[in-house]
Amino acid sequence: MHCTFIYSSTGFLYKQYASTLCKHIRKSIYTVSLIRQRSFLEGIPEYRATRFLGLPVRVSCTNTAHSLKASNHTNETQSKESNTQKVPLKRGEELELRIQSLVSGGDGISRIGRYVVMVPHSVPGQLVKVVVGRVRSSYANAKVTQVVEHSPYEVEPLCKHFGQFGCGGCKFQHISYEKQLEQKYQQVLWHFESLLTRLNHTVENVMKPIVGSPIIFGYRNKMEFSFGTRRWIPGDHLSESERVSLVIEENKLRRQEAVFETNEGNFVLGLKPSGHFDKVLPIEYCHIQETIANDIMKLVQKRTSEMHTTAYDVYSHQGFLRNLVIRTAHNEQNETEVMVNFVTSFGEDSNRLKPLALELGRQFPCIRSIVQNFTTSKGGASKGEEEQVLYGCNYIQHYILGRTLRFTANCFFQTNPMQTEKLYQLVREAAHLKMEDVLLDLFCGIGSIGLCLAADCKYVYGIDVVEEAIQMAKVNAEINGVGNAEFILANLEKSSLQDPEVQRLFHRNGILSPNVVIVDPPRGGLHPTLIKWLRWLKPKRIVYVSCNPATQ
Ligand SMILES: C[S@@+](CC[C@H](N)C(=O)[O-])C[C@H]1O[C@@H](n2cnc3c(N)ncnc32)[C@H](O)[C@@H]1O
Repeated sequence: MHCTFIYSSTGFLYKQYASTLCKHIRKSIYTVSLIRQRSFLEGIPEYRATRFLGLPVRVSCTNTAHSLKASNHTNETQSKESNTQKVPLKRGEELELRIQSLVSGGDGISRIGRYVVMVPHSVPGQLVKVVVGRVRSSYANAKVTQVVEHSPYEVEPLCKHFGQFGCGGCKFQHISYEKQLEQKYQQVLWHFESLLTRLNHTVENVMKPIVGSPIIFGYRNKMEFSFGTRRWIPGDHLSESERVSLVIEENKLRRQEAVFETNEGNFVLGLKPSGHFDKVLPIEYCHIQETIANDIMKLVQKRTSEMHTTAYDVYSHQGFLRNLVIRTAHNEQNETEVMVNFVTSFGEDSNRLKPLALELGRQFPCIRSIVQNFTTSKGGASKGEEEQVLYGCNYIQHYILGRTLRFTANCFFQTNPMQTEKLYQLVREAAHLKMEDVLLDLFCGIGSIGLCLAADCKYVYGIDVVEEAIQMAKVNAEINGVGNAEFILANLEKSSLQDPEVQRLFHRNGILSPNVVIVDPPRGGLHPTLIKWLRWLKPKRIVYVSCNPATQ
């Protein structure tokens, strides 16, 4: 039996279909075409499942981004075609390639016919010598060994931690910002082009120019650092004798370029290198966050390493300190407000971090909140099950478009505040509200968009799944004197229509049904139930804010 199976590895979106499917067809081995996995969402397909939901799965995943683009082919035909496509290279082979463009994850890509070669840390326009790594039926990974011809879009990265074997946080620092913007525009265009053509629209009339950020460093208001027991050191930062004393990683591709220490009791605070959830690169200065956040990070690095405490080990699940999250905001008086969040395991004395919190508070007067979030999670989530305030209060406030927005540690807030202001202004323009309109702000977080637009319409409903965010949205309505907004806790992934609270609101006498909808979902996009519900609701306008054009 062959089943075509649509799945997004970013998570939940299609998992429930997969699960239903698997229940029906238990006890057999199936060939599964994964036509829509995470990397495909980023432009290129990838697959890795050999077992899914406990079932043995024989995977045949061969659709390239290109083959999916050919709209006159069915998925099945594409699958057969790409199954027979000849792989034009071998692992270990050396090639010369011209880098053509970027995928959203940041890798450069080059094509051999329809076959895609993904080359991390390359720049469009470069001619590079590469050695081929992992080979799949539709694409391969390769590593640059030499740049034969430079590209005019190359720039010197500002950060010493940036690099193929360095920090996994930034992907584009070696490419000019103009080129980055052009590539991001192209990625969105790529996803919409065939749809626009089918609907007889000219791309130029529909796609507006991309809106760049006025600053590309020091813009980010939230950084999440990790404590760890395995220190990652890019190999080019080491002397030969240091190399010898360290354990060399097994992966052949990385053998020469990076090493890591696994000494007992090792204690590191920094960021994870790309593809290594278990290792931590100590960070001296992170250029994308504000200077104040770097100063705080440095002091925490110093003090925690002197404290004789332990860092969480992702394998043994032992250890106390897990993450340090630093968030900044700018209030109505344009003063900086900082929140420091220590994510820890339960177990150690709950007063353990108090002296450090006091010292931080004394040394950095702009710190308004220091909290500790306790978690038992074995995953990488930095959200706590319990929270205690170590210093000040549990929130900070950001001022935007005439509103003060208050948020706590586990609430979402957009990470580039300057761009957020522009984004919300664009949303306002697109929503084109009239005073008689009723606005539905789905995935509202702390109520940011709805509250910024509340003065333009009759009423606002906001819905989000995070209880803390909904509480904050209600507080934000109150502190801004917004009387025409209501915020509801509901899961928009499952049963927005069936939720009694949502039912109650939309069928209450005297309140009009929402006729303008804003959706701002996470990367997975809108759940099919929600799409169905929106079709039933028939609003006159939907404004879709997306962080992932593929799911949009
Ligand atoms: C990209 S944020 C947008 C937040 C807000 N619109 C803003 O601009 O700050 C996505 C929001 O979706 C919420 N969310 C994620 N999954 C959800 C679900 N299944 N149902 C409802 N809300 C969800 C998150 O809590 C988060 O606040």
